[in-house]
Amino acid sequence: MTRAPAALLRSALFVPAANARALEKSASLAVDALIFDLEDSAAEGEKGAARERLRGHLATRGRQAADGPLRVVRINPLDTPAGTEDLLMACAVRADAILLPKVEGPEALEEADTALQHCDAPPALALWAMVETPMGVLRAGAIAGAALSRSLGALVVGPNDLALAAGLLVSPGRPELMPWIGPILVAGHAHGVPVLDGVFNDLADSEGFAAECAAGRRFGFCGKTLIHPSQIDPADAAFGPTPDEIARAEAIVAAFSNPAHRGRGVIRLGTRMVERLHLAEAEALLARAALIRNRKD
Ligand SMILES: CC(C)(COP(=O)(O)OP(=O)(O)OC[C@H]1O[C@@H](n2cnc3c(N)ncnc32)[C@H](O)[C@@H]1OP(=O)(O)O)[C@@H](O)C(=O)NCCC(=O)NCCSC(=O)C[C@H](O)C(=O)O
Ligand SMILES: [Mg+2]
Repeated sequence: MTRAPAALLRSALFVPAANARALEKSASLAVDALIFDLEDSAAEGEKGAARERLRGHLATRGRQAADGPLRVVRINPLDTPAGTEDLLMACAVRADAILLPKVEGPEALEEADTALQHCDAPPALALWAMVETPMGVLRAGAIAGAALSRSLGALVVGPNDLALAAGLLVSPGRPELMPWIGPILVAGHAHGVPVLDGVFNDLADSEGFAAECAAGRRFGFCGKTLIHPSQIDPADAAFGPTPDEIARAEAIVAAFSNPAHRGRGVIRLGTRMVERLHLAEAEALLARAALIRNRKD
């Protein structure tokens, strides 16, 4: 099926549904996506109560506006007792997307897709996939290319589960994770599926967080998953175009609009070669900047 045009996904905050206060707080946050978590942040004995709390919360709060935060529910795996109940609840409250944890192949997405068809879920309800196991990384291409009746809205890296499964001792700058992250990025870009970077666990290390966001942007992630409201603004800043990038994009557009350059495939701009592919890139960046500006107004 065709992929939806990329929405803004700079910041995606995990909100533990087991925590009533965090759930309440999430309604006041300006963020691109809220991922309500029923999986790892809900202990075994809390899962039912967390689901019912989230049902009540989402039932009384529809998406505030077309450009309000996407409402995503991370459910438990479908082969666990809680998984199907979670999926039915997310469908009933008209979530925007369901995030499946520990996806190891297209079969898990197909199974969820079929279950959603049986409960008359709207076609607009997207599936998202966490890739966070060695098998998931090995099959990332097949996951990103899964044949579904609905859109695969995002792949999400799970660094904590990857580190656990592969025995990684992750150091600052996370070089140990790079061989695992690379195949997920390639798979997403090959199939036109946005890839969200994994969470950063140290809430006191704001410099480390900013550096990881900046690296994530350079690597081609669309945005980052977050664990705390204080991480939203730095993530939005890192994954939105900077004023310098906007100025450069405007200069490229202006250069190609110059009648002297009409019909030319390649021109010189200052010290650099600029081709029409850079014009397309500049136009896309300016469209993204306008989307962000409109959201603020
Ligand atoms: C990490 C935390 C447990 C820290 O909690 P706490 O110390 O209570 O935070 P603060 O006192 O600083 O909170 C200040 C206020 O902000 C609200 N808050 C905090 N976190 C969130 C949140 N995530 N969403 C919404 N609101 C939040 C507090 O309630 C305070 O509100 P108020 O008192 O009204 O001012 C906590 O931040 C937390 O639980 N974070 C999310 C944890 C989570 O969801 N984990 C699962 C997803 S990550 C994951 O699974 C990784 C992946 O799968 C992988 O494998 O890597
Ligand atoms: Mg995980």
